[in-house]
Amino acid sequence: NESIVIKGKRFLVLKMIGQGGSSKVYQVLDQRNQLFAVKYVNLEEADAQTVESYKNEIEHLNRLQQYSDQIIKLYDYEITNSYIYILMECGNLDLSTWLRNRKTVNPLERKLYWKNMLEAVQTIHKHGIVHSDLKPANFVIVNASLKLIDFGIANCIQPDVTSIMTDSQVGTLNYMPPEAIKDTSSQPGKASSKISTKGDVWSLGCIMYCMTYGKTPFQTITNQITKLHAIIDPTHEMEFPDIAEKDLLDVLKRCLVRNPRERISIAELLEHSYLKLQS
Ligand SMILES: Cn1cc(Nc2nc(NC3CCCCC3)c3c(C#N)c[nH]c3n2)cn1
Repeated sequence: NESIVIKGKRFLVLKMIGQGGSSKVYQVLDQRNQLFAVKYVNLEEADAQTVESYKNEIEHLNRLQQYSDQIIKLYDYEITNSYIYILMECGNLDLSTWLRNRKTVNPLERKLYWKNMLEAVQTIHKHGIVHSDLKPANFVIVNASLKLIDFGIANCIQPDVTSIMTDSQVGTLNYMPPEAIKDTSSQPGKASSKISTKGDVWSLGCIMYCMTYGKTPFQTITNQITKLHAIIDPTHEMEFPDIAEKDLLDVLKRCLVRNPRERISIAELLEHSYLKLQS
């Protein structure tokens, strides 16, 4: 097995967890047999904007460490002209893989994960970051809680081909808010005026919908254009089959409101009766 040296510390590579264009995530062991995740980014083909976006992501990840346990722990990083190594806490599994493998979700587990997701996203919003591309693959399970692994600032990661990803989470439209689709003011890659923290609420609502009904609201529509029209079409009624947890049903209905101004906020979601832990 090969080894990686970061800031003079040697790590043994156990396996590759995932890979994207020019980045890879490995599971590694340090000399004391502690498990870590290392994100490797090859900068040889990267343009200046990409390099800048990765540096920006690392700076934010580093700065937000102290504010929430629901942000993945960053231990060290090494940036050179040809590569970046980011040493982080390793999760047991990402939420996308976990959701696909789990047929039913335990209601208490779902409630705890929801609280973790809200806290993580509230933290980045408090520091002026809107993710705008939240999906299950952005969260990993560490022991019993969920942690956010990226802020949507740098390019994203494609899980390893061996983990057969059917609806590969990269570039999926299933979590996209209507205002991002309707937004005419934005050029590709530019932050648009329409994207607000409420866009992340819609995406979180889609994740919770999936944890409740086993699929995202528009997953059955396979034609991508038809899907986009359904997301923005107010006459396309989303289905909310009846469930025992009426509070959860209310959360889903309030997150999946097409008008971002009428959509519930993260602060209101954290006060919602669904999170009162009596049940
Ligand atoms: C499947 N699986 C995932 C883990 N754990 C894990 N995956 C991480 N990224 C994965 C890369 C591929 C897509 C899914 C996320 C990171 C990480 C970053 N970035 C920082 N810590 C991590 N821990 C164990 N199995």
